[in-house]
Amino acid sequence: MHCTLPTTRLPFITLPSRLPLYRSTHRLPLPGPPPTPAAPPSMSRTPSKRTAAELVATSRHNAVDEATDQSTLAQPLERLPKRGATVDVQVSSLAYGTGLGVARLPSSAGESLVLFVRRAIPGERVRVRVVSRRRNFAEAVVVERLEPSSPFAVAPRCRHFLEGCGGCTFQNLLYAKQLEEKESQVRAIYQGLFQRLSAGDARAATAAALEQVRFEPIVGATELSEVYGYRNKMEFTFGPRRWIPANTVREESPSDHGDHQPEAPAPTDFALGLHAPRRYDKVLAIEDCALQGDVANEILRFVERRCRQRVACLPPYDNAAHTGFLRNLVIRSAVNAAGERELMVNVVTSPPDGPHEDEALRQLADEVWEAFAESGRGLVCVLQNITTTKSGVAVGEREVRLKGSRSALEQALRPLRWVAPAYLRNMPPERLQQHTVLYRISANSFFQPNPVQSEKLLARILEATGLLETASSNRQTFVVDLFCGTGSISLCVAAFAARVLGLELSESAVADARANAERNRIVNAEFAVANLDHETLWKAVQTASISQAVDVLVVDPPRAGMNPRQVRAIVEAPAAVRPRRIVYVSCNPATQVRDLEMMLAGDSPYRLRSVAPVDQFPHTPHMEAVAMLEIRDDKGAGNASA
Ligand SMILES: C[S@@+](CC[C@H](N)C(=O)[O-])C[C@H]1O[C@@H](n2cnc3c(N)ncnc32)[C@H](O)[C@@H]1O
Repeated sequence: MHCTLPTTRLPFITLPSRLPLYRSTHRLPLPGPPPTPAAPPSMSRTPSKRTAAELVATSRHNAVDEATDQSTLAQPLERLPKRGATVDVQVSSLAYGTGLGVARLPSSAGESLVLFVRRAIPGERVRVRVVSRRRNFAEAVVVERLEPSSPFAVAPRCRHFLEGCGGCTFQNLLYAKQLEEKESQVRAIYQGLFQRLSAGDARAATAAALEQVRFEPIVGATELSEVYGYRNKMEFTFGPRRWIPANTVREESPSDHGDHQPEAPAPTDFALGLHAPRRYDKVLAIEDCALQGDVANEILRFVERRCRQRVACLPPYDNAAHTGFLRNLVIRSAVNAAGERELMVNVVTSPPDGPHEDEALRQLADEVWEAFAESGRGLVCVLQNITTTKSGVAVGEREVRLKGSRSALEQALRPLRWVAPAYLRNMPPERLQQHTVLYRISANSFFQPNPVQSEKLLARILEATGLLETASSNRQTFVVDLFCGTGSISLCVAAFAARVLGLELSESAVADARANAERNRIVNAEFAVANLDHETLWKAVQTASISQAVDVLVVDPPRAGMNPRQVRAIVEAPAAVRPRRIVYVSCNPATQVRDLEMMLAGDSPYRLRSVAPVDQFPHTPHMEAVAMLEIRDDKGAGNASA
C-alpha cells in the first residue's frame, strides 16, 4: 500500500537566539544584601581555597533563606498545612535530586517544616496548594505566582516548558543560580560527611586531614550554546493521542491532586514528542526542543509532519493496547575529528504488520535522506530498530540500515582543553595538541549525552588521577577503571599511563570499548567483562594484570553507587595491589558520599583530597562529582611509582 503525501507546511515557533546566562531580571526587596549570582565559571580555573573544615563551619543560611522568615506565615506553625490548604510561601532553594522548590516554614516546635513546591524557583513568592503531607514535609503545587518575581527568574527558552514538558525541570531559572544551587547541594552533602567523620574521639587525625580537602567550584557550561542545544541524543515518542495541556502557560489547577494532570478533551490521533512529567501514557507534541541542536529540531518537525500525514500506513504505537508500529524517533548527533557535524536518525518500531508499513518507512527514510544528507546537512544514516518488547525502552533487537553507508557516528573529544593550566606545566606542547579521543557511537551504545561537559568531566578526572603533572616520567603507571562502560575514561587516560585495564559487566559495552581502543590505535588499554562483586573485584584485576600493583583506581558505578561489600573490597585491597589513588566519579553525590563514608571511616588507609562537581545537564537537577582519595603516607601503596 502506498501513501501519497500532501505538501502543506506546518508553522513552527522561532525562538530568541540570545538569552541572559548570568543576568537577573528583577530584584526582590530582601532584608540585607541581595544574594549574588555565582560568577560565570571560567575555562581556566584556579583551585578553590575552600577546605572541608571551612565547609563544616559554613552555614547554608543565606539572604534568600532570611527572606523565608518574612513570608506571609508570620506565626510559627505547629504542623504543616493540611492537604488541600492554600498558603503563601517564599521558595529559598532547590531540593537535591528532584529540583523541587524548597520553602521552609517557621515552626513552633523549632523543627524545620519543609514544603516542596513543584516548578517553583528560589527567590519566588508563590501561593501554593498542598497536595500531600507527611510529618515534617509536604508537597505543593503553584496556584499563583506573586509579585515581585524572583531575582533569578528568566524567560524559558521554549514554550513546551510552559506547557508542562517533562524534559527540563527549571528552564526559567537563571543558569548561574542553577549552578550555585547545585554547588551548594554538593557542598551540603559533603558537609554532612565531614561532620560525621569529625565527630567523636580518635578523629583528630581525620579532622586534620579534612583541612587538606580541596572543594572545587562547580564546572558549568560557559557559553549560551552549551546551556541550550547541548544534548547529542534525544528520544522522542510516537503516540496515538496527543496530550494537550489545559493552559498554554499552565499552573496546576485546584483540582490537581498528586499525579493527575487535567487536559482539554481534544486529542488527535497522532503525537510525536516527549512524555508529560511522570506520565508515560501521555505524549506532549514537541516541535522544537531547546536541549537539542537546530538541525535535529528540523529533522523532528520533518519526520513529525511526514508521519502524521501517513498515519494510516505508519500507525503510532499505543502503549496501553500494545498496537501500532512507530515507537520512537531517536536523533543522535556528534562532531567528528574534522569538526564536522554528523547526525543519525533512528526509528524504533514494532515488527511490521505487513509489507505496507516497511514500504512506508522506506519512503520516509528516502525523504529524510534527501532533505538532510543529500543537501549536506550532516545526516550519516537512517536506521530502523525493531523491538518486540512491551517496555518503552527505545532499543531494538534487530537493526536495519535504511540509508547511509555506515551505522555509527564519530565523536571526537579533547578533554585537555579544559584542564587547568597548573596541571599542564610539564606537558610537552605536541602532546597537548595531539590528545584527541575518537568514539564510535552506534544506535544502541551508551555515550555521555553532553559532549562538551563530558570533556570537562574527563578533564577533572584526568586532573584527579595525578597522571598529568608527571606526564613525562610516569610511563610505568597502571590504571584500573572499574565499571568502565564503553571505556570513555580508560581511553582518555591511556595516553598518560603505562597500562589501563577497564572492567565492566556489559559485554556489548566492553566490545565497544575494545573497538574504540583499536580505532584510536591505543595499545595499552585492555578491557574485560567482569561482574564486580566483592569476591571477584580484585581477582579480576589480578588475573588480568598478572599481579601488577595498581597506581590509580577509577570507579564510576551506576547512580545507586556501590554495595557495602564492594566498597569494603576496595578499601581492603590486598597489599600487593593497593592503589595509591582512588578517583570516585559519580552522577549521584548522595550515594557517592555514602560510599566514601565507609571508605574513610575509622582507621582507613585513605584520606579525601579533593571534590570537583560538574554540571552536565543544565535545566535539570542532575550533577556529577569527582572525588579523589589518596593513600596515607603510613599505609603504603602496592606500588610507589605514581
Ligand atoms: C555510570 S556507568 C559507567 C560509565 C563509564 N565510565 C563510561 O564513561 O562509559 C556504570 C557502569 O557500571 C556497569 N555495572 C553495573 N553493575 C556492575 C557490576 N556488578 N560489575 C561490573 N560493572 C557493572 C554498568 O554496566 C555501567 O556501564
